[in-house]
Amino acid sequence: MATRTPLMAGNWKMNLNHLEAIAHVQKLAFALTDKDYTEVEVAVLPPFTDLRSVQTLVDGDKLKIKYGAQDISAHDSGAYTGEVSGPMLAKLNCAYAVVGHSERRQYHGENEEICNAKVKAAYRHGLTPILCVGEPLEVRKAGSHVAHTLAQLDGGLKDVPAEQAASIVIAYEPVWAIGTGEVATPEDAQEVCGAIRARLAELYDADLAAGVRIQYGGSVKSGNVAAIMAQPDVDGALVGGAALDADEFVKIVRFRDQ
Ligand SMILES: O=C[C@H](O)COP(=O)(O)O
Repeated sequence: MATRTPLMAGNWKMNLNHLEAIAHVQKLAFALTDKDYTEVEVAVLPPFTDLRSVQTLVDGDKLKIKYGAQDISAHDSGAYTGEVSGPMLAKLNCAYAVVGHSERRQYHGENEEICNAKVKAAYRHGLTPILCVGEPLEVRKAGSHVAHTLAQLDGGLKDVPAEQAASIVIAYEPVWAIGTGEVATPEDAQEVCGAIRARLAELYDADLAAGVRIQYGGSVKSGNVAAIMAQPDVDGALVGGAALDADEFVKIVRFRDQ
């Protein structure tokens, strides 16, 4: 069975300016030890305007914290006002690019085709996509949450070759649990994360599926992270609100101590 290093990623969303970002990453670096980094991969996903400051800090102090962007343009350059490209993110040594977060899907009309193009853009420039999938409340109530989520997975991975897909991170984020305080039960998370892994085995093969990290996201906190991480197909968390509090995020990283 493949060993999957858990990935705890803090998605700051539209919070923390570049000065606050520096203070926050310094706090994380001070609190996290080599042991934490060996057992868990830690990443922050700040707003674009913070990335240069985070890069300078991480490079200067040789921190093991990884960082990435919350979005990526499907295009590499050109007349796309407001967009930030893969080459720009790669130049900042970003490790990750979030693709298809439900807030992008909901507020910016990102559909499967766009998410698929963004996944490919990330791979073109050596970034690892964190592809977000998950159902809204009405879909959950109708009992179609697994089918809905797998359709998003299929769409995001369309024509992505196995050698690239092997490194992808999938974040299962039920929309009804994001920022609401309503966390999915560990069994809810496992049901869909297990189905995602099974679909990856169908789309590619069992070995590839066994190596892909699948995160859960949606109101993760230090008090609920251990139970969620105890599920066999959950390999980390994509943390929103609780990632803005450095002490709380460190506790989440140390989920084994909770
Ligand atoms: O990307 C993170 C998710 O949207 C979860 O956000 P949340 O932890 O504030 O519910």
